[in-house]
Amino acid sequence: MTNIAVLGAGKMGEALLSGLLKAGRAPAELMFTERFPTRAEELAKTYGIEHVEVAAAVQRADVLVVAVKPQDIEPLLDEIAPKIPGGKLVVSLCAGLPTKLYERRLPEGTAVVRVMPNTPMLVGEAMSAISGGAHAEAHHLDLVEELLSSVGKVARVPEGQQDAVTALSGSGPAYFYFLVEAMIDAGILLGIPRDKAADLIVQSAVGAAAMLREGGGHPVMLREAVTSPAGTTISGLRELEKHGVRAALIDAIEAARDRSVELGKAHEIDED
Ligand SMILES: NC(=O)C1=CN([C@@H]2O[C@H](COP(=O)(O)OP(=O)(O)OC[C@H]3O[C@@H](n4cnc5c(N)ncnc54)[C@H](OP(=O)(O)O)[C@@H]3O)[C@@H](O)[C@H]2O)C=CC1
Ligand SMILES: O=C(O)[C@@H]1CCC=N1
Repeated sequence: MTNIAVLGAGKMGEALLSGLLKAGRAPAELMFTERFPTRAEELAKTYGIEHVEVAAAVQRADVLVVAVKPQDIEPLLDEIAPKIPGGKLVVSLCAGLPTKLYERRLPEGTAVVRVMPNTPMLVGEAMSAISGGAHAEAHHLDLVEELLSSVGKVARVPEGQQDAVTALSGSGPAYFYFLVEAMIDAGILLGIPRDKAADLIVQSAVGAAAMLREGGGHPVMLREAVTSPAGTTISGLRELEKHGVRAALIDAIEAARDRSVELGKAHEIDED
């Protein structure tokens, strides 16, 4: 039995707890900390999982999953650093925060694994990228991979790629939702009722995603198959290119990567 404590049960913390339960993990193996009593009560009631104080979490859990906002990390580290026994595995879901931040603040030799998941974890379709810190051994990475595999797909990446991964798959769902929202608006402009437009677009997104994943096709080939000579699609694609949508997406993802780097820098500590 591996006891897992989620520190900060907001959107991602809840998604992980819910996903692990759906994947068959016993509620007795899971616990969480949370600042607001009403939120804690609601989660404990919904999932049948124990809400614990931080001191109890660091003592009892084998794996501590840090799921607070990067901006909230300092007070959390101040709180856990004096209480955490050696030998725990710390798993950080926080955008931008490097494993060395935890290694500097927690007892010498603490194993840290940095993870960038995404919200489709809620439906068992997360994309999570994992990277081990200086003291993370193969068995730590294997354990984190096993946990996250129950709520989606897992990739191992060098930590130096985590800021880029954060921009691509961590933030990625938001960009797809933005696109879907804009396409539904187009349906409204063309006189299709909102519910109907949403059905048409969401199923098209699901179908396109299934073809990308299961059909094994390259996106360019799949797009070409939709684009008939003198047909409708090419007229639409010309507008997308005219408006620079490709460049806008590349810029958006680069800006998200830069913000992830910035979030990490905000916690840099002087080495001297
Ligand atoms: N949302 C996303 O799509 C993704 C988020 N992430 C990362 O996951 C982390 C969590 O993000 P998200 O779930 O969206 O954020 P949320 O704000 O929804 O969740 C963070 C939770 O932590 C609580 N919290 C803050 N400090 C403490 C503390 N000291 N002790 C206990 N609980 C605390 C917050 O409480 P309160 O509400 O009181 O502040 C809140 O409930 C972030 O670091 C983010 O970078 C990673 C991938 C995707
Ligand atoms: O916007 C954010 O900072 C978080 C990290 C990746 C997705 N959401």
